[in-house]
Amino acid sequence: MTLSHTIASAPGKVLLTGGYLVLEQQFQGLVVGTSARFYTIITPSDEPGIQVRSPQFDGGNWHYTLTVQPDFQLTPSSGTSRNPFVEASLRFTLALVREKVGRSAFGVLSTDCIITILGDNDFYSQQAQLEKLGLDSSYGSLAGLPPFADTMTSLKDVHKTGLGSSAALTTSLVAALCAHFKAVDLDNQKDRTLVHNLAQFVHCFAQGKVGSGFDVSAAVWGSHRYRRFNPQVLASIMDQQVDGTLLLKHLSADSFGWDNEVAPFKLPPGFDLILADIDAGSHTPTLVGKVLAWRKANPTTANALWVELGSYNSKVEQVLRDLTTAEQKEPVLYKAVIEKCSRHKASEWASLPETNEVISKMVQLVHNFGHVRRLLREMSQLSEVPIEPIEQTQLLEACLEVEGTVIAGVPGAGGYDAIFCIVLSDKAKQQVRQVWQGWSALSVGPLLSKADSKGVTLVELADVPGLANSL
Ligand SMILES: Nc1ncnc2c1ncn2[C@@H]1O[C@H](COP(=O)(O)OP(=O)(O)O)[C@@H](O)[C@H]1O
Ligand SMILES: C[C@@](O)(CCOP(=O)(O)OP(=O)(O)O)CC(=O)O
Repeated sequence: MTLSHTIASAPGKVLLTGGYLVLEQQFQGLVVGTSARFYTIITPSDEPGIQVRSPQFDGGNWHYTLTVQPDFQLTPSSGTSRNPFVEASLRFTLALVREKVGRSAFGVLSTDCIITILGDNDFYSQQAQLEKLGLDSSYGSLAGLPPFADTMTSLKDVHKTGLGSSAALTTSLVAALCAHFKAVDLDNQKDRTLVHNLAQFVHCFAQGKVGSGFDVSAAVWGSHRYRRFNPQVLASIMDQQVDGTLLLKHLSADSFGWDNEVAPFKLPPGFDLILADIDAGSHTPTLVGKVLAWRKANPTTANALWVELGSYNSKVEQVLRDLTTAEQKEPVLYKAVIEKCSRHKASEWASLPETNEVISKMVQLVHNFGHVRRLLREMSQLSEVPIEPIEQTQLLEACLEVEGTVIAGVPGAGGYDAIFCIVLSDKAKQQVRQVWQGWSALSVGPLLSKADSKGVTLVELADVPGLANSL
């Protein structure tokens, strides 16, 4: 018998602009999908129950029993640890599938299966692997690691790199289950929206709160400009006992109340995103809690700051869109400008002898992003939260000293966690990575990820190197 696998894959994310602001519906965030992705593989099995494996982790095994009659119930086997994201994905997706496809859904296809979850190496620190192999933490060493490497630790203790593992995992698992039981066609816009709404619900339920949801949105739609949904849309169904009927009613594409916005977005041609993980570990929820508490206590100052930052975030987005349009209209000029700018520091572009519309857009981009960073530092100082702490400022400035670096910043909530740079040439990429490698004030580890605008998809086993070997 040939085993037919169903495999869904969803990307990680980098929030370029909109940290904190994106929590409110009034503001938007610019989020870019990463080439690092999660994969969920469903394989039918002769063994009873649903066995879930995460082979990259110690203790990455969970087992569930599903009963459909008389009541629909998912029961985790006793004696094993719990995984809230896996459990909520299974419970609510299977309930919704049964409602949507009809009661026969699990008659035709048995729910006895093995589910394998794999996350690209970039989602987790590879320090232990590299040390074991006697390698440094350079880009080259990382690139030489086998795909889906064993992290040699547990999910509880692993150091995450901030690409959004739980959102990519939840989205790939929800989509794989929906596709396996023929409840959705991911090429159909309404079905994709259902997968989005369901993944948002599952993710919020598992994390115990309704967040902004930009990470799940990126896992489903890939890169875009994000405006959040009204949190009320989920509040009324955040209940362990919610049944399939209610879930389908609230989560289908036509259901009332979903007012989130997704506007397609891509970095302009020739712009390459590179990322580094900083091994200092700030805790995002703590940063967010403190910033929001300060905002509440100082509404007038905070509102003015939020509005100004929102307006500069929009300016950054608009210039990036203008540059994409310029490339379509005048590809030769555009290419020449990118080439020219890649040979100079961004701070020198304003005084280049040539003047044309593309150069002036590049200069505006540098100016506007510089202002975004100034406002984030102001937010840092006022709220006494290290959003772009001085150590990060120094590192970002050093990256901007490299010829061909356009933008350097802290993604998402900021902190000591991570930085991103956008560069115009391979040479700039290598030089920025050299800056990182030689940076002694912080431990800066490169990631392999690039920007990739593709959202959740179904894939074949043979399409992804390393997937078949990990089963
Ligand atoms: N490879 C994986 N397999 C199973 N569960 C995972 C995996 N990666 C992440 N998770 C789930 O996501 C949780 C981490 O979520 P969270 O702390 O919100 O991190 P992040 O910011 O990366 O989303 C883990 O505790 C686990 O429940
Ligand atoms: C502050 C925020 O707006 C952005 C946080 O973005 P990060 O990308 O830093 O998030 P984590 O994946 O939780 O580390 C909070 C939010 O929108 O949820």
